[in-house]
Amino acid sequence: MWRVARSAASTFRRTRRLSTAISAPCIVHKRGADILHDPWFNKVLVNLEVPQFVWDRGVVVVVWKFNAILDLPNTGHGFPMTERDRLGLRGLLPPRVISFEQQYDRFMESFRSLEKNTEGQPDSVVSLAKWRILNRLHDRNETLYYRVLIDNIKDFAPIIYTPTVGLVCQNYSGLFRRPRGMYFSAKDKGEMMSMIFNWPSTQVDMIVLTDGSRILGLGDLGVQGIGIPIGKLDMYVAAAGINPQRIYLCLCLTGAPSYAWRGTNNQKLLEDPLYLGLRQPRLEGEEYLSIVDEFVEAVHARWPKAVVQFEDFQAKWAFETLDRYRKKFCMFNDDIQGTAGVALAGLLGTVRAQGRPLTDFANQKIVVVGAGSAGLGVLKMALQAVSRMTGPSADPHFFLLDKNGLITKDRKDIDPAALPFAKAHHEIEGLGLQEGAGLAEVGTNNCYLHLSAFYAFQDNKAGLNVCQVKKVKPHVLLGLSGVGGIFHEEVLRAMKESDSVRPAIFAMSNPTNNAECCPVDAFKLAGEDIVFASGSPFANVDLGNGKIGHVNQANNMYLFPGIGLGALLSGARNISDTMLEAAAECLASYMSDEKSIEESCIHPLTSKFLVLEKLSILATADWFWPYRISSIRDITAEVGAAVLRAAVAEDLAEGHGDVGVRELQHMSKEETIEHVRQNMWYPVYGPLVHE
Ligand SMILES: NC(=O)C1=CN([C@@H]2O[C@H](COP(=O)(O)OP(=O)(O)OC[C@H]3O[C@@H](n4cnc5c(N)ncnc54)[C@H](O)[C@@H]3O)[C@@H](O)[C@H]2O)C=CC1
Ligand SMILES: CC(=O)C(=O)O
Ligand SMILES: [Mg+2]
Repeated sequence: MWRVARSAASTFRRTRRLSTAISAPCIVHKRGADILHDPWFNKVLVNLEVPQFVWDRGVVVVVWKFNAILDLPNTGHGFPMTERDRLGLRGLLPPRVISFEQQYDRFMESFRSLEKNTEGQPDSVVSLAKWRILNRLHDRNETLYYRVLIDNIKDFAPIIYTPTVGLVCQNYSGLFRRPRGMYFSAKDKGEMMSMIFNWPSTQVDMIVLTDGSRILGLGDLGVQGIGIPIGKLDMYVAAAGINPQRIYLCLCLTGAPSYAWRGTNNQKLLEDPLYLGLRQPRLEGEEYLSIVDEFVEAVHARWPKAVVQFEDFQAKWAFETLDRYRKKFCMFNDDIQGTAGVALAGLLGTVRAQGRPLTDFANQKIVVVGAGSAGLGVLKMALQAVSRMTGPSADPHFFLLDKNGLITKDRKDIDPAALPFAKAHHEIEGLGLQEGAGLAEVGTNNCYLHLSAFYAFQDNKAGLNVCQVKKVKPHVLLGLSGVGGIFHEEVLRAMKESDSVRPAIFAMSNPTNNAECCPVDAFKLAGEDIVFASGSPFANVDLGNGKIGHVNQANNMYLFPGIGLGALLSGARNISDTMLEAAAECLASYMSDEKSIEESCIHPLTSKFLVLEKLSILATADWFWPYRISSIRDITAEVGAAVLRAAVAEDLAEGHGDVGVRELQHMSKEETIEHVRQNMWYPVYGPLVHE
């Protein structure tokens, strides 16, 4: 409908009340009641309902009651009378017209009432209730849904994205009301090329694909993993302004959740009578790949210019599929590549926060706990950064652990992706370390429906061998293990002995219960001067004496929307390392206008990464990482422009829509950022015209 692009998030907010005055018409091919039932075109605010809860042995039972308690009118109808005549709607709605702004305010009022009514309920119950009310709006009126999401992204991101989305996935079969996305299973082999045409949109720009095999840190959730692409695509709309009519999400499911992988908890899922997936083992080997091949080819046959984001695949398939498709199609793996850029930006920010020159990054001792898709992706990009600073003979001080402890060259059957980070004997003997140091007798790390698992590992004796932290004295301890509480008391206390006066602790695993530690403990046990970041949002910590322990969010949501949007608008044939580096570098040097950082910058930009010298001004405890979710559209515009320009420079761009590659080549940096902004979709009601 309202395909109007605006210049910046701040402008979006300022002009909210004026927006209907400048909206463009939208062609519809429906009339009458069909329009009311289509969330893309509907302008009715549906019944606002208040949930009542029962928390029954770990399962939330939500009973919905009509809104009489809220004392709000039941519905609001945004169709003006002329439009009702034009579209055969007259008489199908009560006579009063309620404006978009009034509907917006009503929804927000009902949301705030929900918050008030649920005070004192368990967090998970309240979060699910919030998700439910948003989801109901999403099901019925996408324009209003995306508008409230964009305008309230700080409050709503934790609901539609991590951590609540994890809880939603765990309970998805029970929460399922209406289909969203497409599902491909082993049963669809040979049919995908025709199935893809069942999708209603003729144009698709962005696709998020998962096989459900590693959902956040929750393990294999099978078909219930669909909640993740839904959340990621909502972030694409909110952060990158991808038009929701041109997104497509799917779950290429190749069998039931595997219960051989990560413990046995998912036996529960398989025995759940509501489970909506296939009850047959996951496919393996060539059989698995042939299904994904067929899907990827079908998608590109119908939408050759769509960008495909692979999400939450278990590590072996994450790496394999990335290698297999990245040169052939415009695709990337968010967990490997998106996470890396965000972590690198945080690591570089930490160097500044430690009051050291940026080139000191090469000397940082970084312990990474978790050698899966995310951990290895981070180290690969960190190695590239060190090599750019010190040359090809770079010898970074990285220590990598997986569930079997420290990875060394003595490791049998070492994962080839981990080999470049495996320590040689001579590198660690002086520290008294050896292969498998820190080997932990870890139990399952799958917290399926187990909401109190946060400190499970405190009781689990080891997890991470504290000796390593004591011996290495790292500057940075970074967790991407998926294991909640693995940075337990002793580990955090040992970080006090770090060689840095301001050590960094990044507990990046999601969702909240799977974070390696929580910020309260980190500040309490490792010291008030630490730099802290987590993958899921946590509140800042009141340290007393007027001091605040600042919690940064290190989540790939700051990067993937810009990677996807930049790749799309450039019309890139594929997504190269250079484009990804440009994204990471842009994020690392992103400055917030609010802080007037740009004006304070005095250093010449002598090398690509030295642009980050600007960050020296940020070297304070609470401002080393200048990202705020409320500026996510601004960040995405800059990241998107950096990716686009890198694609053009590398001759990978083919242009998008009516903007050809020549035009892209002639855009300055500022013009490119403006071009990206202008292409961000923004939700307002526009006139519907029947064709
Ligand atoms: N903050 C962010 O933006 C992102 C966070 N993540 C989170 O990172 C976590 C891991 O994701 P992936 O790497 O894709 O998973 P993965 O399953 O590929 O890797 C997990 C790694 O952790 C290791 N591990 C398990 N238990 C351990 C223990 N007790 N001690 C040391 N290592 C242990 C495993 O051996 C494996 O190497 C998940 O919780 C995910 O939500 C992933 C991507 C982005
Ligand atoms: C953030 C994300 O992509 C993950 O936790 O898997
Ligand atoms: Mg992910």
